[in-house]
Amino acid sequence: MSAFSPSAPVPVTVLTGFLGAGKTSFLNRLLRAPEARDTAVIVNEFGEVGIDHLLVETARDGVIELADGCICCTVRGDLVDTLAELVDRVQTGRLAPFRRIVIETTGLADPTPILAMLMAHPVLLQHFALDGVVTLVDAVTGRASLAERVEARRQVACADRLLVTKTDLVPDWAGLEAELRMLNPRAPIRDAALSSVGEAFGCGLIDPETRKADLARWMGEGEHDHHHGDHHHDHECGHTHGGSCDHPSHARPHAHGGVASFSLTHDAPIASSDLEAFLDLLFMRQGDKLLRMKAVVRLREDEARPLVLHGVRTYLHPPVRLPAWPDGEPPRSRLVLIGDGLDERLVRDLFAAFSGAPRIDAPDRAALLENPLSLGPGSYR
Ligand SMILES: Nc1nc2c(ncn2[C@@H]2O[C@H](COP(=O)(O)OP(=O)(O)OP(=O)(O)O)[C@@H](O)[C@H]2O)c(=O)[nH]1
Repeated sequence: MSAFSPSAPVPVTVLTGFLGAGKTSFLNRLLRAPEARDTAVIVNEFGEVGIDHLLVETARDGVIELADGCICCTVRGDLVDTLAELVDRVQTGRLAPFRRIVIETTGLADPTPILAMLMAHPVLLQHFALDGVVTLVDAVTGRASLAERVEARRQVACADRLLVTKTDLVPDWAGLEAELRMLNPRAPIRDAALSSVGEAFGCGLIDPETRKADLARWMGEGEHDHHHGDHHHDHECGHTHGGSCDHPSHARPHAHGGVASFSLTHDAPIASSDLEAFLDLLFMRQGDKLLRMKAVVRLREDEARPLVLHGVRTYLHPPVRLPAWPDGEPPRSRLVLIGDGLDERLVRDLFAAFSGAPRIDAPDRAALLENPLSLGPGSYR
């Protein structure tokens, strides 16, 4: 890595925002612009089985996926390696030289340890310069996330630019704007739909000296010392996560704080009416715990064109059809659910009942349609 010496450090933007805020959509839109041509992208996903690679429109050169895990804790080491790899790819001619880097974090990431690393790592400092933190906030579910999740508040607090997404769904977002202003009086707040590459990436959003002082304050702040779950481990940055943080010594299920993810898969096609009934019951029974759902579904009515579902809390975005199954991907339904305190067994049984493979001792589809509460604590344990 030390042999790579561009004349000026390459600006690095950290793109963050709570689960489902619209980070990938925003990035995809901006990357289509001609002025984004020389942008390298590093993405990090939280979820047991990554399905984002199925959902991104086209694989691009210069997009590097970090291993599943929390970018703000154990995957930080991977981030250093990945930045080094980018340099190596340029040096060996496998990647065209790039003018800026965007790091898309998971929706649960606390950006401050990433910033601290980018501003203090002796080798990285030779090649890269932190350009700023761009935080997306969802106009539909953002206020609920801010009220409930410390991760969402921290993402807003350390932003250099706040971009509000989904304003087409919520044209009056004055209430959200006021809340954002309270959490972060300094960052400009804009409508994400109106933002261009030049306003978001590589445009010198921060003053490094002010940022150093801010960072020291954020890293020491009480909200950062959150404790969740049954076990805790301390990170260099002084914060604590519970559960298993995808650290090699912490086996799955993957958890970040009290948040955990799991996935469901099913090979046979699923009738759309069954999918609908499953989702209705999922939202009814577990909606208060659900933070995010992503799914690619093999529908009985049109098996060749996978149905893509995005749920953010209990808001289900309009489903989208892909023209075909991506190359090399078996036509198999895959759902990833992320939630805080989700009853995994109940969700699995619900899904099994509606995908035609109920457990022998669990209520089937007909029983559930007759009595949606027939599945749950006490009914099958
Ligand atoms: N109507 C509308 N939908 C949006 C907008 N931005 C994103 N979405 C939808 O919101 C859902 C989630 O968007 P993503 O881009 O996957 O969100 P994300 O932040 O990358 O999600 P995670 O990586 O899971 O945290 C998708 O269904 C998008 O189509 C927007 O501005 N308007």
